[in-house]
Amino acid sequence: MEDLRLRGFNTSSTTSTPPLHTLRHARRTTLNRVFMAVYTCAILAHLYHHAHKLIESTTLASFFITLSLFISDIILAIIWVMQQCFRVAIVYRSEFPENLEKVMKKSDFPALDVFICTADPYKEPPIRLVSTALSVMAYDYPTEKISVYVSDDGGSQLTLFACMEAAKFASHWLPFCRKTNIIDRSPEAYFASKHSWSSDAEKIKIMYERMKVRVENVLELGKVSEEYITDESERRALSKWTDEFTHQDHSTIIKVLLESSKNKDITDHLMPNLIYLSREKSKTSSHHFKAGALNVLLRVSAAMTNAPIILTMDCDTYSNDPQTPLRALCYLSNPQLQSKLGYVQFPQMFHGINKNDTYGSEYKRAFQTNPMGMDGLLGPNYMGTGCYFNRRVFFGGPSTFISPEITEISPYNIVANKPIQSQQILDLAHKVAGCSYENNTKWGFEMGFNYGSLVEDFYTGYRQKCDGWRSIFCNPKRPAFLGNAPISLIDGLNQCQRWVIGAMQVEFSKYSPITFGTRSMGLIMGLTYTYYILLPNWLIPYIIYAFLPQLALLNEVSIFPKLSEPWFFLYVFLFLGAYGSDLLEFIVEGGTVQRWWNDQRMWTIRVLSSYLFAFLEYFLKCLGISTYGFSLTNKVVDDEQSKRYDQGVFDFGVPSPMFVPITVAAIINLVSFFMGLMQVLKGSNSEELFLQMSMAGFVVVNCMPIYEAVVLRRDKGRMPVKITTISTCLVLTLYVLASQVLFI
Ligand SMILES: O=c1ccn([C@@H]2O[C@H](COP(=O)(O)OP(=O)(O)O[C@H]3O[C@H](CO)[C@@H](O)[C@H](O)[C@H]3O)[C@@H](O)[C@H]2O)c(=O)[nH]1
Ligand SMILES: [Mn+2]
Repeated sequence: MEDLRLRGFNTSSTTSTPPLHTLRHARRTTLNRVFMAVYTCAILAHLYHHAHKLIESTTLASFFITLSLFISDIILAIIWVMQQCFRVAIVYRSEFPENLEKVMKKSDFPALDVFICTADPYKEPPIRLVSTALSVMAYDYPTEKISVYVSDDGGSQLTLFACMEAAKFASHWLPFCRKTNIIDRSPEAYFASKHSWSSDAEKIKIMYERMKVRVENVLELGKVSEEYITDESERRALSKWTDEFTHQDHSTIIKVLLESSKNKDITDHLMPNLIYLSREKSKTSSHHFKAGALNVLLRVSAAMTNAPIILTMDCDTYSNDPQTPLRALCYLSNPQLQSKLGYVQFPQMFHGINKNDTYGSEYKRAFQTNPMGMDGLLGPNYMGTGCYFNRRVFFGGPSTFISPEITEISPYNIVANKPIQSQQILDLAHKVAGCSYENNTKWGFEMGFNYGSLVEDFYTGYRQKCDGWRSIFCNPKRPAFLGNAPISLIDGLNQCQRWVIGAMQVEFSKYSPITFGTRSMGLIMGLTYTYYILLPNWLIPYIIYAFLPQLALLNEVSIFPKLSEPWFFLYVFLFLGAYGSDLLEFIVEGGTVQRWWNDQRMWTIRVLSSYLFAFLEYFLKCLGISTYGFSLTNKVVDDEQSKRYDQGVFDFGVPSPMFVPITVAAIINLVSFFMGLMQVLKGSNSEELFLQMSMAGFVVVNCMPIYEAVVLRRDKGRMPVKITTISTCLVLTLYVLASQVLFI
């Protein structure tokens, strides 16, 4: 079905039109496939060996040990197979935004609605939100076609104040960007980078600094005091924050801060629309976190501007390249793709990550390499930010349009040429932003962003693919968007825990990728999504490999093949093959060896902390003992913390139970490694225990920062004594249990 709202594009596909985009398959594809075949044979041989040993086992203990290893290796094998699905069809794309105007008139470019989400002015500094908003308002795109909607789930006047300041500053910033054609359109990024300042730049810098001080002062005060209010309309908007107002209980606030048909910048050019929105909240209705916020944005924007293209962003991810909408348009305007193209996703990338990425915050695989593999199939998953949608994708499959309950917010509705501040439009906007508006509608289930998972982004993109849409991964050389990554260990682990819980919610929903997904998207595509939702299953092999061989070593029991047996080499090949191919891919995609090393270490740490606790929390919730929340990732850090981060020193600081399992593993591996070493030096059992000792040794090398934090460090980020004590007690208990029950 041709999308009416996208009409106006050049739909003739004559060969003479210059290309808007091209595609190339990765050269390593054949090599990957050969390696896959070899590695599969090795896995099968290995599993055969296990099965054989299992049948031959004579005692209950050896049966149990072999069975545990067998199960672990089966799970690892399944994970490996799913990982290969990302490697069979890797593609690279290029866009040619410079050709766009040869294909269509600038005046025919579709309108663009930008959604920016924020939820707490103290965890997400409003000044950063300001920069994010300005970075898109200053896009190289017809300004009057851009509408920026800021959704404030924190319901805070401080955020509204920051947006008011942004609107005023924009009337200087936009002409400045146009005149100087700078690439950094986020003022924060622009003024932070080293530039030789012209007098114009100097002037605007002072203006920016002044605004920053005002926003920060207000934040410190906790309210907008008289001296910061400049006119009656501001006063009226801010007067909504009465004594009864709480962020969990308040009516809808919509404030149009800039209106493109009215407001001009200082050079008399039109401005984009800028709208502040805080949806109605009440303690008695569920708000569905970010997905709920996005659905309100979808409806309010439909009432006001109803642009056919929507960009979603988190408040901390600013646009780093003013050409991104043009790049997205290269795909979204392509008549061959158009009818089935749901969204164009740019990779999530971060600024402020330290040199060796201590906490693996880059998530290179999830945000960069895996999506390239998915792109060769049906397209990347939606990553929550930096994504351009075709509005139609939120209303059923490409050929099964689901009409919203009122036609005024249908993607096909042409907005009457009324000012967005007209009473009629504002009334409609308030109506669709209300708490109870969604009752008895399809919103969140068959329409809009999907509810039911803490990874609403992943889940929504997944459901859209099941409905028959495809997506495209647009990965230009210059990062298109840059966001904040957590820079303290506990923040990173909490974030990962939320993601894993979200994945489990998808796993156990009626749309599980294992069954529903593989059926609707095809096996390989279905398995890529299955890979993510099965992440918690890493727990079994990781726990077994982190403890079982080591406890056996402490009891001088050999559980792996001897040095002289051929099976020994199979083990070595499987280990080196998996790690080696992973390292190679990481390097090919621009990583460094140190970053890879930190990344693989963080994997293990996350499995033993975030995954474990996510798993526990999920089941406690099933039993009705606990409830989930969307714990926001902190975007503010204290100086000491950021100093430690810059030095690449691990930050344990807060006594979180998440640190216990990793500390237990660190201690057991260290002790067993030395015990094993002593055995080998004594010459007894050395052949049998060599592999176990090497395994413990590998973990020990990985755990260096933990030993340092436990023993050597005295700063605030050291391992809390409480955690060390609890962990040591657990190690002793485990040892006693193992030697009394398993290895007697
Ligand atoms: O009730 C809420 C909770 C969060 N948010 C916003 O959601 C965004 C993401 O929150 P953040 O704490 O930064 O989470 P991250 O884990 O860093 O975010 C990743 O994971 C989320 C899903 O868990 C996705 O929504 C994000 O786009 C993706 O970047 C932020 O802009 C928040 O303001 C809301 O608007 N309302
Ligand atoms: Mn974030």
